[in-house]
Amino acid sequence: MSSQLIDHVQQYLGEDFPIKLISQGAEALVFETSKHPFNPSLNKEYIIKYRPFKEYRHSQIDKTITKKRTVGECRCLVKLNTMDEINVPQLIAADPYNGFIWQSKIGQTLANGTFSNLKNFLWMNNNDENAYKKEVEEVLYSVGRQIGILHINHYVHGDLTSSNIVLEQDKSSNEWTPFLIDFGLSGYSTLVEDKGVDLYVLERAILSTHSLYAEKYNEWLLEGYKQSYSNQDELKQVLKRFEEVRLRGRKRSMLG
Ligand SMILES: Nc1ncnc2c1ncn2[C@@H]1O[C@H](COP(=O)(O)OP(=O)(O)OP(=O)(O)O)[C@@H](O)[C@H]1O
Repeated sequence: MSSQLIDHVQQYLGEDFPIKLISQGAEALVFETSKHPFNPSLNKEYIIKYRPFKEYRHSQIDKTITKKRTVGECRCLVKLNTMDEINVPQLIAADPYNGFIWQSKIGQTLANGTFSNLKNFLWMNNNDENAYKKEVEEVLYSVGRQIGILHINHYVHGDLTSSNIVLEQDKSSNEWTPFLIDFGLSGYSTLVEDKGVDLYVLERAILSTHSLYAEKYNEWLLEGYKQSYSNQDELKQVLKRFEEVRLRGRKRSMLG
């Protein structure tokens, strides 16, 4: 199935369009390419995200969902790119009717050879010697800040896992900057519930993949999140709801 989908993408783009599959997730196939869709003088590193037809969905419903998620992702990328201090990929082009979206490529290869998302970064430091070092604390703090700034602007991510946070290291200062990716389920929301759920999803993701140091990691994340808020009333409401979402989650897992 996957090779059929790759052939489909290759046909769509043209036989000599250079692409390399880098991920096949639940939703989409993601390719990297060094070719800009229209302007060869802008050739850099891009990713092409393709949401294929889902056999298990009614075809009309599938088209509607694919278009909605692709347009939604484009809208978020454009909007968030205009906001100070929010780091997201740049939208390059899109064909929502066919499920295609081009973005700038974010990230690099870590010292252990893996892709620089937060999950791999934490895995790389998953030992007593490294887990508590300043670099890890600073990364988690700045990730928390980044989520806080997103929420202050009333945007919620909708799928905030540690794979959807990508790190880039500045060559001279060695500082890591977090970028958020994968905005297919994101959108504008003023609801504390949506913000609390974002925080809960990330907390669970850290707990399930880095259980040994999760308590400290989540503490640093939350510290950065809190520091980003100047409106203390709003922060209190979000944190209260976060606690309620946690309790609901615990109850659910106790009942099975
Ligand atoms: N702009 C980007 N720059 C670099 N890598 C990216 C970018 N967008 C996506 N990727 C890579 O492709 C993977 C899958 O992308 P994305 O999460 O957007 O699709 P998805 O199908 O929703 O994935 P999943 O179902 O696994 O959540 C990411 O985890 C990341 O490794």
